[in-house]
Amino acid sequence: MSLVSALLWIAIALLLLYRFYLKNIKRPPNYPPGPPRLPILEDYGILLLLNPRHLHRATARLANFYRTKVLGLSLAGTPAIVVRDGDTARKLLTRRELDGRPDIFVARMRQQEFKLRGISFIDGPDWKEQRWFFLRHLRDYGFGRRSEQYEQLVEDELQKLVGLLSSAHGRYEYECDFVREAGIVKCPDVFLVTLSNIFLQVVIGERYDRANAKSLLKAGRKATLFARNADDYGTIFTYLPWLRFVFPFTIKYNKLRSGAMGLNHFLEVIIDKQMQTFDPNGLRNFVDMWLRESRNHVPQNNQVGYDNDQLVLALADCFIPATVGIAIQLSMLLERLLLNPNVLSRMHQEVDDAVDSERLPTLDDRVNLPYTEATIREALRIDTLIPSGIVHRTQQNVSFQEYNVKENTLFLFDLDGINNQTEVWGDPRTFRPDRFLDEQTGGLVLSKDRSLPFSVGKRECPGQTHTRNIMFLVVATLVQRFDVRPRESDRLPDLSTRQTGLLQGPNDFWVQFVPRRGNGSVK
Ligand code: HEM
Repeated sequence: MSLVSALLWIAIALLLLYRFYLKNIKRPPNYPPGPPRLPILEDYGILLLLNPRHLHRATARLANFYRTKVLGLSLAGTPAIVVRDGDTARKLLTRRELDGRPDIFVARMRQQEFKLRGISFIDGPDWKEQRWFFLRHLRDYGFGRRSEQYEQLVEDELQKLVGLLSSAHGRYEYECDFVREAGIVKCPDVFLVTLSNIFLQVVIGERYDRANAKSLLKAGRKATLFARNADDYGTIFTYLPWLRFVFPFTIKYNKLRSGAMGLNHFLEVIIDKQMQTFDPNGLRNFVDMWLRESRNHVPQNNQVGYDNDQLVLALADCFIPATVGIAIQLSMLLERLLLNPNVLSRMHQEVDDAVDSERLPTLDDRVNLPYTEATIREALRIDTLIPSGIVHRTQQNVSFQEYNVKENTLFLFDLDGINNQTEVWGDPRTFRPDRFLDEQTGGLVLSKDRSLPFSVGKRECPGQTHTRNIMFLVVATLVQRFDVRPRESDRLPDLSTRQTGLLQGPNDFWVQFVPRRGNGSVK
């Protein structure tokens, strides 16, 4: 080879190296530290390589490696920043510029024709209007506030749950899937019917009786399928949508679609039933409010508006966390109680002392049950249900700390990392409800709870109060009536087998509820 051609090859190689440096290693000015980018998927590929079961833990490893609480990534061409520090997250989450959501494929996948609908994944004026409408009118029917009438209906559902757990076996065929003899039940399935009924009461003013509740179990399982197969970074289909046609990715894609379409179908059926009996002069429930609005509303160009697709997807945005979300959170709490029987004993004692055993606990008992309340707070902290929250998007250029970030950058808040920061909690991995109690009086000290299970800011979870109320009622009821044990054939729960999809949680597991002092035999 002549000298000239050798030099030419060297020049080409250097150019290619320089191009690789610019594209994969060089970081934009004032961008947070982070890893170089792999071809195609870039840092999403690195996350998959590091920890495919828990992407938030993969980012934690990277952040520790780069010794930073603000990690800069690039996800297949989109800049993304992960915040792992509570104070920084609080400041950023309350900035309007960060209230946007990216247009991600996994959000579109939830709709038959891939339209972007609902509340959680839209932004701008549509999001404000839809979120306001939902919150305002769900509250009218008891959601997230004190309402004697609603609490009575919730109690009724809890009586049914106590009856189911006390029975020797499922009374109806579908119940036999998750109830075995002697109070042995499968989590999270066992909570799905109760929680669906509690939510549907607000939405359609109706509940399903035990004999006819099979469709609730089915809808809850479809929602679980979706929640377990999505992920906090939008799934691989957000970056390479065509992969859905390539085996074996088709399997995951089909599960996601089947979960989403199955849930939508259930919601469409209940909405249809409401439509048939709708009377604009006699509004009965939330769906009626919506139907009236949809008739009065004149749709503008490109506006999300008040059509049927929007109702179905926005309801799905609420139904998934209100049923599967709370069911999984309760299941993780049960696992913690199995591992910490001393906590359960203290709750037993507290409930026995404070609540008359002739009746179920109510929200009025809350002030007298600080340890129970602290245990629920500890469960929400240590087992952060949505470990990375829902991804935010900058709606304009943003500066914070020493960083300058461009419009359309993704922001992920590592809520799990924040809720388990050693500097804040001291012993974050220990399940210790006492951390929220006053050492002298034993009372609950809210200012000690610096966790962020529901995020903060304008995007803060609108279901927070509902969740806290319902979790309190379910947990206090179960504790009053039952002892909780692993099945005789099972070992104690192994928390390392948990998985993170959209939500973090255990695989299905069985647990035994043993009635206490005959308390379990209700109706
Ligand atoms: C254990 C229960 C729950 C937990 C841990 C939880 C947590 C969260 C978190 C972390 C977010 C993301 C906030 C952000 O983007 O910064 C969120 C959003 C949301 N949650 Fe919840 N949630 C729960 C229950 C509920 C319930 C019962 C509802 C029923 C209405 C609900 C409805 C929503 C909606 C609609 C959003 C999107 C809000 C928006 O984008 O404006 N959640 N939730």
